[in-house]
Amino acid sequence: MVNAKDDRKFSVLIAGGGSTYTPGIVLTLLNGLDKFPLRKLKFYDNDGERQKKIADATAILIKERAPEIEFEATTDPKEAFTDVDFVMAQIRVGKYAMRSLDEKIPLKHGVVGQETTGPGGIAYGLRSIPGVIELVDYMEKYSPNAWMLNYSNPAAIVAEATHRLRPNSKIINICDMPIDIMDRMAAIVGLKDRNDLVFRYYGLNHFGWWTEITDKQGNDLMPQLKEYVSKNGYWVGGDYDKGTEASWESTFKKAADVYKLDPTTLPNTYLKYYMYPSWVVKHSDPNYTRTDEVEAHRQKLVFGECKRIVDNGTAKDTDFKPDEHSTYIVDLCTAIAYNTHQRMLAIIPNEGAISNIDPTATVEVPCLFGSNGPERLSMGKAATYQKGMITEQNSVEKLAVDAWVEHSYTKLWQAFSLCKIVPDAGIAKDILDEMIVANKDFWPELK
Ligand SMILES: NC(=O)c1ccc[n+]([C@@H]2O[C@H](COP(=O)([O-])OP(=O)(O)OC[C@H]3O[C@@H](n4cnc5c(N)ncnc54)[C@H](O)[C@@H]3O)[C@@H](O)[C@H]2O)c1
Ligand SMILES: O=P(O)(O)OC[C@H]1O[C@H](O[C@H]2[C@H](O)[C@@H](O)[C@@H](O)O[C@@H]2CO)[C@H](O)[C@@H](O)[C@@H]1O
Ligand SMILES: [Mn+2]
Repeated sequence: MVNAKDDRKFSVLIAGGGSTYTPGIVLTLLNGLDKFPLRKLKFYDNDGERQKKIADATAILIKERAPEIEFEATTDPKEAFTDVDFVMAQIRVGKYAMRSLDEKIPLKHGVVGQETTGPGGIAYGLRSIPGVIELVDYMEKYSPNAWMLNYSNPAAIVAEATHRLRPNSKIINICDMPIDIMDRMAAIVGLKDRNDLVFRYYGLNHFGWWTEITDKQGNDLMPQLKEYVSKNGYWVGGDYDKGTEASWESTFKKAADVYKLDPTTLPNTYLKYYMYPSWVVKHSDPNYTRTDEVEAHRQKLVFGECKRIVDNGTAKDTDFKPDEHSTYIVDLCTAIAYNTHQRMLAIIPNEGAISNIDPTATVEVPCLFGSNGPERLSMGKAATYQKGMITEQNSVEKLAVDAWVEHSYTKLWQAFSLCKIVPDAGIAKDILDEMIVANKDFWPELK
């Protein structure tokens, strides 16, 4: 509960209001007004038509559940970013059309095609950098005291770029993959959820490892988790997974094979793309990738439910519900707003958190969150295996940002070629040359 003497109510802007995650965030906000009271909720998007479909349903939801909250959707940056306390950013520059090419172009060359990893993730990163920097600049122009919680991917490259290009900005880059996995870990050991776990974790975004996991009483849960994960990965099954899509089932199960590479830790699911790229390519369809699945599933469900709410004029029977994505971002706002020093993962400059990794690397580690933002916790030294992996991949992410800043073809070719997912500099160049054409409306002209 909010401290009785604190009568503040907050103004929140969702940048990327047309996102498929927006309804989940709205539900979490409306369900959590006792912990995080709102006076205003705004949406901002550069596609007003897409945003309107979600905004019209949200207007009904708010009228029925919290009519005291002022709600507005706009494509005008000044209107959107003025009088805001928190910006929740979740844009997809180039939208699903470009994600589809990020996935399909590499696969044509026998290389992993994926949203945030490999050549697809680097291509997405070069589109996202200007999009997120623009949001930061709007926020600082119109609401200089606001905090930005950024989900926009690829979070690793976006975080590297925002820390480098806007080093003093109040932006926190986050990811919901580790918390989704920790909810699974809690289910595996019979606890309620991730909040019942105490953990140590380090790495890069979509590229990390758990080294310690206990319950609140300090009992070591790693042996039980390792035993389970070695056989089942993070797949829980039963009611827990009744709505989980097939490709996510495959990803959660593949964690068993990733774990075997280092049985002293538990891996992030995304490491499968780096350690088993041939297996991933073999199990991919270059003509029907994850984007096609998302458009046929999540996007269809979300926009279909929004249309149903608007057609019926009520949301009283909606099946929209909060999810990992939304609970995390609202927990973060609450920690900052009320200086709770809650312990949460964030993607931040290393500065010694991992003592034997480049201090300027952008890492993902546990932090204490209060009104001054994240305070990084020391995770000690990376082991040799992790140090090698992290150093290489962080160099890829730095080269991607260098390429955008310097408009450098060579730096981008180096980023593609250095990436563990790409087997050969010649193949890297073939993929890069195709991606330059595909991204002509988004990337700077490379020289
Ligand atoms: N950090 C994480 O762990 C995590 C988890 C899930 C999703 N995401 C990211 O959240 C974002 C949204 O995902 P989604 O599947 O809902 O995407 P989506 O395509 O459904 O929605 C993205 C919205 O952003 C808008 N947009 C694009 N460029 C913009 C710009 N320059 N300015 C303003 N608005 C812009 C689009 O019009 C669209 O409405 C993606 O970047 C996705 O990768 C991150
Ligand atoms: O392929 P998508 O668009 O379904 O998912 C890509 C995203 O996957 C992760 O986010 C998961 C999240 O971990 C899980 O809890 C739940 O909310 O589903 C999300 C998306 O389906 C990853 O962390 C993101 O960075 C990816 O964009
Ligand atoms: Mn993520």
